[in-house]
Amino acid sequence: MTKATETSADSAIIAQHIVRRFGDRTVLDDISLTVPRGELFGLLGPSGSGKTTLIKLITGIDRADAGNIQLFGEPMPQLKMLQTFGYMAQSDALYQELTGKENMAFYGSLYGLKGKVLADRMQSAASLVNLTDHLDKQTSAYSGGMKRRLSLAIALLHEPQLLVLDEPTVGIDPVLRKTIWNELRTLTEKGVTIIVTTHVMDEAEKCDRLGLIRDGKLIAVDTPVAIMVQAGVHTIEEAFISLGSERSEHS
Ligand SMILES: Nc1ncnc2c1ncn2[C@@H]1O[C@H](COP(=O)(O)OP(=O)(O)OP(=O)(O)O)[C@@H](O)[C@H]1O
Repeated sequence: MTKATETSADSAIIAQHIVRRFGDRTVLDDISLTVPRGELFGLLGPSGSGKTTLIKLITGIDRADAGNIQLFGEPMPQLKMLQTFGYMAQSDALYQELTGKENMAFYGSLYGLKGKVLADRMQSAASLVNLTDHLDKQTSAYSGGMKRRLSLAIALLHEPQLLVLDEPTVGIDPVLRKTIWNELRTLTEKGVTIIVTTHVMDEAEKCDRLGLIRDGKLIAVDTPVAIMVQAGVHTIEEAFISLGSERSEHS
């Protein structure tokens, strides 16, 4: 890819030579990645490999020690870019003493939503995650999966151009998980870019492209099929093991 293309606002995310260290430990080591608009991009890697750290840098929640990141052509971090993405963190940031509806209304108001627009968005987001009948319950009475679904609904409220989902389907049953993945696909068809971290291999296969991350390095970035072909295997799980061990042998 040429330099001219890499500075284009057609890309949702451009990360160049990102390094993040904590103390003397290099958690992200020279990561470069371009995600075009409307792509469903999956970050796959074992626990502690640096997935959350990378998405925190992409959203400007954290700052890299070296390298640069652009979101929709804008250098990050930047406060005004908060409006462009919805972020569903790994741990749910919900007010336990409020109801589901009150949590949604609170976060919606932070995005400047009010009145009928807010009410309509709350209704459609709640319906998407199958929570409509539980909105008047206090969040402390929700199950883990319900809390995840409420967090997802909140991330969607302001109809962001980019959705960043850190392990969105943990604790969610297979039927609802399928519904959510179908909806993520519908969103990308409308031009929304989605970056999702997952440990679930069959979810990884549903992504347009995957970034395999291991020990802070991107060991492969391609479509799931191309990654399996490259590794000469039939599953993403095998590809991950095979490509990861090739790397260890050569490092
Ligand atoms: N603020 C921090 N201070 C020190 N170390 C950190 C900090 N944040 C992350 N780390 C370390 O960086 C490494 C990568 O963490 P990260 O949360 O990015 O991994 P992950 O791939 O998202 O893991 P998981 O799948 O378990 O969420 C871990 O070893 C973690 O302990």
